[in-house]
Amino acid sequence: MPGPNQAFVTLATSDAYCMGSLVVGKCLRRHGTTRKLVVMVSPNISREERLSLEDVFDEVIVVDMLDSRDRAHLFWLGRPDLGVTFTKLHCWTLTQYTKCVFLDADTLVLCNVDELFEREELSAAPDPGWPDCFNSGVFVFRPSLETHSCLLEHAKMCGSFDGGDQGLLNAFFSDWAIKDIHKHLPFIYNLSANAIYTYLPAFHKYGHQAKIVHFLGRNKPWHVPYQEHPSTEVPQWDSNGTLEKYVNLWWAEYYGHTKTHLDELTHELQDDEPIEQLGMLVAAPCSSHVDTSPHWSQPTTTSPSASHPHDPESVSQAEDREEKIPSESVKKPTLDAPSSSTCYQLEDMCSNLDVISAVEPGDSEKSELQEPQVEQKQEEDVSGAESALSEAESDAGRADALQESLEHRKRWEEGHIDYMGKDAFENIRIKLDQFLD
Ligand SMILES: O=c1ccn([C@@H]2O[C@H](COP(=O)(O)OP(=O)(O)O[C@H]3O[C@H](CO)[C@@H](O)[C@H](O)[C@H]3O)[C@@H](O)[C@H]2O)c(=O)[nH]1
Ligand SMILES: [Mn+2]
Repeated sequence: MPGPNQAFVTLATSDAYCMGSLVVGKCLRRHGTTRKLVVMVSPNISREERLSLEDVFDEVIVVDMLDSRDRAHLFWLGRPDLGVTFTKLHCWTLTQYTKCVFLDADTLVLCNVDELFEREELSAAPDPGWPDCFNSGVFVFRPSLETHSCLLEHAKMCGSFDGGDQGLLNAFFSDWAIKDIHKHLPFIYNLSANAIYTYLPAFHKYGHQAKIVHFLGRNKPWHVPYQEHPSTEVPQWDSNGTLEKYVNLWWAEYYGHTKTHLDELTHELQDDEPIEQLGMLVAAPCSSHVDTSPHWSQPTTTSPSASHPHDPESVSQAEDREEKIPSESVKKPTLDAPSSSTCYQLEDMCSNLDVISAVEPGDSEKSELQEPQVEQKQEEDVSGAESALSEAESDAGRADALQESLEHRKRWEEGHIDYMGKDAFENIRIKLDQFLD
């Protein structure tokens, strides 16, 4: 029985991140892990947070705070606060365990993931921003004082290319990308929440298999107030309100809702059938504004957990348990996303599809030969086609046209070709002429 020598480990250096660690511990317990639970904390966390952690974790270990103080690299990461993630390196000192799985405090475990202990050091999932790097929010490692001092030495000599632990660990375990595929954890063990809108079709296909969700980035679930009644208006990229459901599950775990309720919320996320029909992805008209804000817009300032937890104001709020999360008083989160950029991608796709479907459908060999030529021309003219389309149609009409385009493409692919109507040679010739002009 390997359990007692193995542990899940997480970290919190502030009261706000303690909220996250607490949820990590609670979900691991709820899903029946047989491994020990360890949380490393820095000396500054409040007594109250510490006591709540002690209720859930087998060990609450106080460690020194390590900060890269590498403002320059952290600037490129856009997260000046993440120098303290060097504290994570102390997990290698936990030599009372032979093997551990580290989980960031901003992860949400959706089922039992004890099988991770079958992996070897250093196993991790690709980072969504640079997949030849691993994301250091979830990784399997073997505690060792020797590795720990080599890591510190490496940090001293070379620093970290992102100013945080992830840059350092990737430089240290530098053969991860190519050496051993078994050390590549499937993405479902570290599904970054932003994958929902950066690769929406893949999310629709595989998202329901997620085992660990990672709220990577500036916005954390504890910034988004809990909603007893999930909103009916969700941004288009968050189709089905999935991200909102993850956030609500996070809060339900935090509050320690009943097991039945938590199981229901979890199953709702895992049992969602993949959405196969492309048409459903563009069911709603695109929003017309260009959103340059982060993934989630800042929650309303009336919320006690509204600001960033590293803001002094917010940390003191998190420290003040009296003030924290009176759920009735909080306003709805505005999960306002870069929906417009997703829309533009879909729009591009739609207008391209329309062009591709305009190739003469005679025999299949012929269309296969012709498609690359049309695609090439289409690449050259795509911006012109887009503007022609947007000039010609009103916003509402354009949404209909996009929908119709997708349906047309689908019919085409299924072999239902309208030789006498839209796909008649004459119409195709007109389309081609438009592009050749
Ligand atoms: O003030 C802080 C900041 C971070 N942490 C801990 O460090 C982890 C990493 O920070 P996080 O805000 O979760 O970073 P990410 O947004 O996930 O950013 C990425 O970049 C970080 C810096 O390289 C890595 O630590 C992450 O694993 C990686 O996902 C947290 O989960 C906590 O466990 C704290 O305890 N206090
Ligand atoms: Mn994280």
